[in-house]
Amino acid sequence: MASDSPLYIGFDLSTQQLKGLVVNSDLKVIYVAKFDFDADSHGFPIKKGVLNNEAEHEVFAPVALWLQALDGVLESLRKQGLDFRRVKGISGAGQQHGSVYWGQDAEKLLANLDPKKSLEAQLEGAFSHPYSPNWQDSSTQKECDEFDAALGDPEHLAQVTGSKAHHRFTGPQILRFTRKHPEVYQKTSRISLVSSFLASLFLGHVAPFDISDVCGMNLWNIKKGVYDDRLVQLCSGVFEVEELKRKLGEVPEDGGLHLGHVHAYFVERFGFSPDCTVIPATGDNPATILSLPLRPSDAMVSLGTSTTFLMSTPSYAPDPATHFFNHPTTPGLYMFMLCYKNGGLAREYVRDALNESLKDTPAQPWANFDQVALQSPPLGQRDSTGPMKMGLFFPRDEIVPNIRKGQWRFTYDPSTGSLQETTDGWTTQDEARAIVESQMISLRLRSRELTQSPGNGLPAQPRRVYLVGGGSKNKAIAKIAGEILGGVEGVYQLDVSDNACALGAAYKAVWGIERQPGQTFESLVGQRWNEDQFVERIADGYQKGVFEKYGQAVEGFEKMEQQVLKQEAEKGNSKK
Ligand SMILES: Nc1ncnc2c1ncn2[C@@H]1O[C@H](COP(=O)(O)OP(=O)(O)O)[C@@H](O)[C@H]1O
Ligand SMILES: O=C(CO)[C@@H](O)[C@H](O)COP(=O)(O)O
Repeated sequence: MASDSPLYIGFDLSTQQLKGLVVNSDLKVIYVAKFDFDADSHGFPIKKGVLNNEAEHEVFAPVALWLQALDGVLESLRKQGLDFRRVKGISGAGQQHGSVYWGQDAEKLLANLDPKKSLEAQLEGAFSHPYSPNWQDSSTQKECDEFDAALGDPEHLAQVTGSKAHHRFTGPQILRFTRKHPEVYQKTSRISLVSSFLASLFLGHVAPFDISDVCGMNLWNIKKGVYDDRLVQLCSGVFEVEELKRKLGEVPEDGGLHLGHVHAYFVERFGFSPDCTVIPATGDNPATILSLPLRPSDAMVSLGTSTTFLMSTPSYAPDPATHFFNHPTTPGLYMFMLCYKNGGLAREYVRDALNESLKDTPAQPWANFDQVALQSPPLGQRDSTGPMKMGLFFPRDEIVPNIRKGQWRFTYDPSTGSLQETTDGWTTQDEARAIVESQMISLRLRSRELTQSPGNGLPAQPRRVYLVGGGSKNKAIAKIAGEILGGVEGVYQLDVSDNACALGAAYKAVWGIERQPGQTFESLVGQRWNEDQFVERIADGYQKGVFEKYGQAVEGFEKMEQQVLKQEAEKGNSKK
């Protein structure tokens, strides 16, 4: 490619880091830069990217941290030699649901950015509130009850907005904000999602919400394509509805819309071309499904801080147990999602306990975990008729199912259906395989209605399972995922799988700028996709016998969850 050919940047503002990834028009990755919040930031007492107020179940992140991170990532790209003049388009992905509260001076400060100063040095005064509620927050039970009741019940709320009320969803979070910080709410000029906050920085004015990410608020009527008045009324609390509508702003339908050119700040400070265009940034999960030409029969599992299970589908079949969002680029398609709080960090707890019990922390901290997980038989069964070990491992309150934090261990006998809560026979070593199995069985249980038989008498399962996110480089997890989820063509990893989300955002920018009139994202990416270079088959998917054994385990797992939920409700510990 010519040395002046166009380049595109995708940013990923996730829980634990900001990444910037540069691709060319052929979708090839040219540069990657990363700013790890815990390791690379200074001045913020954060842990794993966030702060906690345990007493109120609040989890939140300092917005100024993200400004510092953006300064850092752009500097890193400059040091790597990126010629910013070649960058024709920018898009991004933000951790979903988080909200940023802009103050009265926001537009003025954004418009007058001084290229001699860092973003952090000049934008701290732009916010009415210094923190953004994080998706791990669970402080909004009262507000969730009100949202679910507003349209009758959780089923109706899910039908209209794609999801029942969830603690982390932005509508319940804003309602709680109006109650906890009424004066600050009044002084708030605009509210952004993390995705639109990112786009706002590049534009130099507050950007609109993205058509997919807006579905993570419990405010947007997906079928009608408008805010639901009853929900916006509820969300505005004691304040004027129109005032909240002004703070939220309009939502353009086109995910490839040209929002405007980058602000002069970026031209002068980094050498961007003045015609570099900002394309709407979306949520990190919607961006992840844009990292490859995903077919409706494929499944993606994102093993990040959260575990998410993603599918692209033409059918809108909302249910209180799952999520539907507008597809980020393609009208008529939807994104199906399951989201677990206890993903990467929960696996890390088991990994650390195992290393401790073995009195061995290897240079590759996952080495023991992987070895033990692979040596352990499926479901800890000593022989094919022995009891199956299964458990729930939730160091944080969980979303799926909605339950307080805790650990529960069981044995299940599939021949009699008998289930026993017991730690007898369980060792720390059993937990490495058991936690991966627990996470994967839960995904299989909840996605089975969406999968179909691939033919030849095979059971319903995905065509391919794509693993992405930080945990996807773990081959032991990939092997167990294939045994449980199936995947008639196998389990695949993207070449840059722990950057899938930034990659999807970069592809969104390519599509936004280079698409022909009416050309869909799938058509553009499909034409330029290089299967041999971009994906690798890393594990077998469907394996006759073991898939069916895990099918029996799914039945036991469902029973186990119901029993734990019932016990917790009886103890008065139920979160809902
Ligand atoms: N080799 C590995 N095996 C298993 N998990 C890993 C491995 N490397 C990283 N991880 C997990 O990846 C997680 C971070 O994933 P990432 O997608 O980068 O995060 P984010 O949620 O911030 O987007 C960490 O919590 C870590 O547990
Ligand atoms: O809450 C959700 C999705 O509903 C999370 O998936 C967040 O979007 C953050 O994800 P990661 O930081 O794990 O990428």
